[in-house]
Amino acid sequence: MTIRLDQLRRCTVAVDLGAARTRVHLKQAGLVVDEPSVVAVNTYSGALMAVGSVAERMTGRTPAHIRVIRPVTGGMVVDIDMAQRMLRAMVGGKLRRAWRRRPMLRAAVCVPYDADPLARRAAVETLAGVGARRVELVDAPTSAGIGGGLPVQRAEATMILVCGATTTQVAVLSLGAIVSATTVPLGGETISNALVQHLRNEHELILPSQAVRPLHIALASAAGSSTTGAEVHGRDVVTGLARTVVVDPAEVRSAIQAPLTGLLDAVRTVLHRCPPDLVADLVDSGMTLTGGAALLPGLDTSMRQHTGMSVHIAEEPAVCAVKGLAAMLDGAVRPLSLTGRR
Ligand SMILES: Nc1ncnc2c1ncn2[C@@H]1O[C@H](COP(=O)(O)OP(=O)(O)OP(=O)(O)O)[C@@H](O)[C@H]1O
Repeated sequence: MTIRLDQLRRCTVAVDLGAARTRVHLKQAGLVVDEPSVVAVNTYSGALMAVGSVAERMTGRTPAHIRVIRPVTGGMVVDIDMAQRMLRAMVGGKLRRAWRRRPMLRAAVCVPYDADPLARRAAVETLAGVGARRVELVDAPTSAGIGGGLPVQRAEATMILVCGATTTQVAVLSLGAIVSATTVPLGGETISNALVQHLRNEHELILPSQAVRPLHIALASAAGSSTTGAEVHGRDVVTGLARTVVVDPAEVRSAIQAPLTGLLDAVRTVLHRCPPDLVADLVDSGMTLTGGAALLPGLDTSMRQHTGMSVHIAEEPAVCAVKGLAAMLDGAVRPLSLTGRR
């Protein structure tokens, strides 16, 4: 994917349409939307009932006539109509004002680096549906790298992990482009699902979808030396009654071993495909975690222990991708100059 900085500078809106959250940055206004990518609709009338955090709170609590929909998954818009309605409801008034100022509204959207033509088309159509006359696509590792303040333009390796809700992209960049990369269908949601499944299998406890937070905190204990257990409340599989279970941090760690191994395999695959000169650069610079799941307690420590590389978490990792797009819109990213000094 070639980034056209001159075209990006002419864009007014930057959008990161994620499986978990949607983020919109407007030129001169900043980040105007950072909401869950969720829509609630009335199945009888088809009317939109709620979007964002209000719709997310309805998950698992709806009567038969209300359906909660996630129009984006795996970095791809799977329901264009719902995604358009969600975006319109989230940015409606703000976007209309921007559109009035610039009738030729141009938007920049980040997509997975390996997005197929269908996924790209879906992203373009979604933005076209909310008024964009032209849409520029930027790959997520590059925009997250720029947003995380990494020197992706230099003639040296930068390793970045974009840890989303349903996918993780691992990439090594040099001279402003991806040299080696892979995507795995693992993310924050996968890890939460592994924990929910473990509780069900080993403790016969059904955990509410939003109750995995104490287990996340236990992961931090497992990475350190603390042995404090995590207390979780759920419903007994057999009796259906409410029950509390204390889970040992080591047990939590072992429950997420499979997704964690998948992430480590992805890092190894990318390093294997990378030219030796770039791998040598990474000895000093290590890797940087971006995306919301980078905040999973203990993920950085675990990566460090298993790869032997230094691991950093970017500042505000969840918004790195949209911040990177915003930097390109604002002209803060200079075109690559091979004669430029470091
Ligand atoms: N403090 C936190 N601790 C643990 N996990 C977190 C934290 N904050 C966010 N997450 C996880 O990060 C994920 C969301 O990250 P992000 O917003 O980058 O995803 P996305 O871009 O919407 O997803 P994708 O890239 O898969 O489309 C969720 O799975 C969420 O559980």
